[in-house]
Amino acid sequence: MVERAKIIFIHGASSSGKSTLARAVQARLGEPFWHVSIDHLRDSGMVPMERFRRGDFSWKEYRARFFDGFHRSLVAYASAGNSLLLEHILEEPGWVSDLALMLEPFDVFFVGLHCELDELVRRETLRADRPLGSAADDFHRVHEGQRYDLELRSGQAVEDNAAQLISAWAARRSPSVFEGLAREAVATRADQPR
Ligand SMILES: Nc1ncnc2c1ncn2[C@@H]1O[C@H](COP(=O)(O)OP(=O)(O)OP(=O)(O)O)[C@@H](O)[C@H]1O
Repeated sequence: MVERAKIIFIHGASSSGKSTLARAVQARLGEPFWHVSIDHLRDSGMVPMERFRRGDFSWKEYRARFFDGFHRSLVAYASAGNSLLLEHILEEPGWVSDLALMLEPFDVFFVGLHCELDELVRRETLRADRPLGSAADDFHRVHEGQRYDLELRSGQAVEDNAAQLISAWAARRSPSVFEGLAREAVATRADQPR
């Protein structure tokens, strides 16, 4: 029988330190988790970024199907019994309930990673590999109305946050935030006129 996949989902603004935290957690966990991130797809050359930047193709036309495919790929990995360390930004209001429904069969632990705006801007300016302003755009909406199983502050040392995340995850309880969101999404969709 395939083991029920575990998913640790780290959510926070661009430059909040999701990748850094995911790497630290992955290095400490007592079992293998696949670190899944849009960054890896973009940086590996899967997406022809340069051609989108040049304007050969319009990202607006391809964006929805790209993210829809990414979300479905999470289900594919998890269905095969893989545990995932997912870092992602919920850019559209509907994505959280879509994901809660899609990931309903799995054990999802949802982590909010907070970072002060001036620190986000400082990091974004220093790294110089993200469009300036992405972090500030995210800051103003990324955690709005969001509930989490655990909230962390990126101003703390990465190793401390990783240790805190792993011990909170080990002590996680049902119902998780994602279980609650899936139930709410089912109820909301049942109420909608057909
Ligand atoms: N706790 C921290 N203190 C100081 N700098 C940090 C911390 N965490 C991450 N950084 C730095 O901030 C920058 C962004 O970090 P990281 O790539 O982990 O963020 P991210 O949330 O994954 O960003 P994105 O969503 O844009 O890919 C990097 O240069 C990283 O070294």
